[in-house]
Amino acid sequence: MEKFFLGTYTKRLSKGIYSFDFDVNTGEPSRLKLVGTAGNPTYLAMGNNNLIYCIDNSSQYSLNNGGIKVFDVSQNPAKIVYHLHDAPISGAYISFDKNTRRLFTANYHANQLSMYRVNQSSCTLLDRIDDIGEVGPEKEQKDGPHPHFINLTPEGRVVVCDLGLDKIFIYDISNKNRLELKTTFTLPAGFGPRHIRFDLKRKVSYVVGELSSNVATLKYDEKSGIFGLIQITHTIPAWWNRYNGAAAIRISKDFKNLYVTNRGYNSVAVFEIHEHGYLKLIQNVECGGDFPRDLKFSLDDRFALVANQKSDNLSVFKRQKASGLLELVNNNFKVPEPTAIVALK
Ligand SMILES: O=C1O[C@H](COP(=O)(O)O)[C@@H](O)[C@H](O)[C@H]1O
Repeated sequence: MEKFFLGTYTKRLSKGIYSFDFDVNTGEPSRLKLVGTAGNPTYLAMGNNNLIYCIDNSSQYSLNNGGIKVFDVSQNPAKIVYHLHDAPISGAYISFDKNTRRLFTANYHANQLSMYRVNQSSCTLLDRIDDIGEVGPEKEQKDGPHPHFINLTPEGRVVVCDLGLDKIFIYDISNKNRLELKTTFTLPAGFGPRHIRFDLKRKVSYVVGELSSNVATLKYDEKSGIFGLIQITHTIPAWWNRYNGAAAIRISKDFKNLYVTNRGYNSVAVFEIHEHGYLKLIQNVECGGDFPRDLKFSLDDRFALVANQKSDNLSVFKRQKASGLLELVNNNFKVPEPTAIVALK
C-alpha cells in the first residue's frame, strides 16, 4: 500500500488536505481522509520527518498574502505543528529542499518569490531569508509577471517559471542567502511557462506552456545556468479550438516518457523521449474526468494517478513499462476539488 496526499481548492466541497491509500497490486485507491483544514491549499510540499508544507489561501489574510501550514502526517490524526500567518504567498507554488531545509514559495498573483530556512531540530519554524519581485496589483495573465513555479535545479540553483512574462529565471543562492539572478531565458510570446522538469539523463529540461498548450525541450548547461531551445511541440491536436490549459508535466523514472495533462481537452498527452530530448507524441488519452490538474506516478511507475479538479475524481492509469502508454483502469474514486498529488516516500 502506498500513501498519497492531495492539495485542493476549497471553493465547493473540500475542506483542505486529504490523504488516501493506493493498492499497488490492484490499482485501487481507498480510504480518503481529511488530514487538515486549510484555505485553497492548491500546492503541497513534502518535507523531512513526514511533514507536509501547504499554502493556506484563506480569506483571513490581507490582500495578496496567505499562510503556510505545516502538518505532521506521521500522527493519526495528522497534527498541525506550525502555522505561519500573513506570508507573501497567494496561489501557485510551494517547494521544499530536504538537503538544505529550504522552503520556496511563488506568489502568482502579486509577483513575489520567497525563500525560508526551516529550523533544523523541529523542521517547523520558518525563517524568511530572502524575497524578490515587486509585490503589486495583479495583472492579466499575459500582461504582467505571474511566477508559477519555484524549485531547485539539479545542481542546486533556483529556477522560476514566470507564466506572464514567458521567462525562465535562474538564481544563485549567495553565501548571504540572497537570491541573485544568474540567467534569463525567454520563450515565444504567449507560451505561458507553468512548470519545468529536468531530465538528468540527457541534461535537458522540459517546460509546459499553460497558455499555448505546448511543451518546450531546452538544453541546460549546469555550469553556466544557460538554456537553449531544442524543440517546441503541441500537447493537443491543432483542430481543438476551445479552451485548453496545459498543466502537469512529469517524466517517468526510466526517462523514457514525458506526460502532460490538458485541462479543457481533458487528456493526458504521452510522449516518447528521444535523443537530445526530442519528443514524439504517441498517445493523447482521455483523462477520465474534467480538468486534470495534476499527475503523479506510483513509486514503481506502474500506475499514473490523475487529479481531475472539476469532476472531483481521481483517475488511475496503468502504464505499460515498454512503451509508456496509459490505460485507464478506474476513475470512480471521489475526491473533492483536487489540484495536486504528493506521495509519502
Ligand atoms: O495552477 C494554476 O494556478 C494559477 C493561480 O491559481 P489561483 O487559484 O490562485 O487563482 C492559475 O491562474 C493557473 O491557471 C493555474 O495553472
